[in-house]
Order: sequence, then structure tokens, then C-alpha cells
Amino acid sequence: MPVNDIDAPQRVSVDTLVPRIPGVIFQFHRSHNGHMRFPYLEGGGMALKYVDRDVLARNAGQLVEQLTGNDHPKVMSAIEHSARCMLPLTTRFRLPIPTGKPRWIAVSAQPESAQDGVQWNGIMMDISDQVSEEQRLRKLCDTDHLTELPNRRKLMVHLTNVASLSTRHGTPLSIMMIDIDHFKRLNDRWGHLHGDEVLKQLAAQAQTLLRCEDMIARLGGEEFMVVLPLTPLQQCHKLADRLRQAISVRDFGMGPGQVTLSIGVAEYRCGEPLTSLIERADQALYSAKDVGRDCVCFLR
Ligand SMILES: Nc1nc2c(ncn2[C@@H]2O[C@H](COP(=O)(O)OP(=O)(O)OP(=O)(O)O)[C@@H](O)[C@H]2O)c(=O)[nH]1
Repeated sequence: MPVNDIDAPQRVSVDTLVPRIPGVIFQFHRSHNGHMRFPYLEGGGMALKYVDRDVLARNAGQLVEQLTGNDHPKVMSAIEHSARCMLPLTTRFRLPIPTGKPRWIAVSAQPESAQDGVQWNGIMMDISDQVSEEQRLRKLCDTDHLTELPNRRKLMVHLTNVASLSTRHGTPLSIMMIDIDHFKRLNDRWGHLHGDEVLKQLAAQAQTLLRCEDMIARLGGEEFMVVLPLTPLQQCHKLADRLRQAISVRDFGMGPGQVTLSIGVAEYRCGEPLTSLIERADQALYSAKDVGRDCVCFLR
């Protein structure tokens, strides 16, 4: 018997191994007329429990049509692109599960020309835990930990998107720059923890006054910004004043009138750099401070 026989590769049958792996190995076929099927689909893990392999061997159309949200067009376009360019198919989708939350499935497959169409050989893995972790980390990156509002980073991404829509469709877009007046004094008198509480309550109240398509973010310190799509300056000014008023009469545990806001508002000018828009709102905010605080200003 050879000395190193123990290191020799063991013979394991594929039939024994494949059902034990935490994923699925498959062949997927799409014919020229668009008919899709899985001639081979084997593996382990929980995702396979919820699919009928005999049905999928004949017709995978039903499975693809079950996909929710934008997963259906996303998967179809990934298949199309892979078939056209003969490049690897790499995508992810949510597999609906009858008994609970959909599972996130990642697909990676290599295409090859086949009789009557294209065939892919590949793997699918359940990546639900990984996706949950990604979502948790993304939320952490995008959120202000004290108020739980979106932070500056998240707001700038959002503002860039809505400004681009506004330019494309010629629709109005306004922003508010909000700053709490004499916040240092408030902290000094009532303590930093009470200051934190004011920031939290202000954030919560502002959200109740805004529409769901508006976004309020904490830029840092006692400064906030609101992005209001489909809103001209006059309407933004009115809303800012309503917010200013609501805060000025609120108690915050110190008696009314202790917390007031200065707000600068500005409307986006089609195609201008975002820095110009923010600069205008900032200058309007400085004007509000200059004229005595607890008011809303815009630049003429
Ligand atoms: N409690 C609390 N205070 C904060 C936080 N972040 C920044 N601040 C305080 O906010 C205060 C801001 O002070 P200033 O920039 O001088 O502004 P202000 O006192 O509001 O004066 P005006 O803006 O001119 O009305 C500072 O004392 C900061 O320490 C926070 O997360 N919590």
C-alpha cells in the first residue's frame, strides 16, 4: 500500500455530493423562440424546497414571471445581455417563498451556443443573510445615528437624482436649509443631552409635516436640509414657515419659544450645479440669521 494513500483523492459520486452542497447547480436553456427551461437543476439548501423541478425542466417561464418588483425585468435583461454577448450571466433576484419572506438568490452562469438557442451552466446560491448584512451596513452608512434621519451622504445622492429628474422633465425642485437658533446657548443652559433630545424631537416633528417624497437629512450639528421634489419656491417657503411656526410654539421640556429655527429656501435652476443651489440656500439662511432669526428667507 503506498505510504501517502491517505492523501489520494477520494472518489465521491456527484449524485452523493450535489444534494449536500448549500446551493444549486443548473443548466438553463432558452430557445430562439424565448422558451425557457432547466434541463438540469440539482443541489441542496432551502431554495430548492420551494420549486418543482419537473415543472421547471419543461418550462421555467412561470418561475421568472413570479419575480416581484423590478427583479423580473432585471433578470430578463441579464439573460438577454448574456445571450447576445456570450458573456457570463451574473445577477441576483428575490425568490418568492409561500411561507415567509422571499429569499435572495445569486446566479452565476456561463453561456454556450446550443441547438435551438443558448444554454447556461451555472450555480445559484441563497445569499439572503449576506444581503441582510449589506442592507444593515448601507443603512448605517446613510443614517445619522442620533436622529435616525438620512445623513449628508445619503441626501447628496438623493439630491443629485432628483435634480437630474427635474432637469429632464422641467419640473420644480426646492430645498430648505434649516439651522436651530442659538443652539450653543441652549446646550450651555440645559445640557448637551437635552440638546440631543431637541435634535431628535425636531427631526421627528419635521418628518410628520413633510410629504413622503420629501427628504429631510441632518447635515451635521444643528443643521438640517430638506429636499422637496415637484415644489416651487413659493410652496417651499410656505411649508418652511409652517415648520418654523410649529417648532417655535413647541415646549421641548423648556417652555415654548426656547427653540426657534432660521430657514433659507432656494429653488433649483434647471441644469445648474448643485453647489450653486446649496450656496443660494445657505446665503438665504445667513440672511435669516441676520434679520433676527426665527424666520424664513430666500434670495431675490
Ligand atoms: N446637543 C448637541 N449639540 C450639538 C451637536 N452637534 C453640534 N452641537 C452644538 O451645536 C452648537 C452650534 O453652535 P453655533 O454654531 O455657535 O450656532 P448657534 O449657537 O446655534 O448660533 P446661531 O446658529 O448663530 O443661531 C455647538 O455648541 C455644538 O457643540 C449634537 O449632536 N448634540
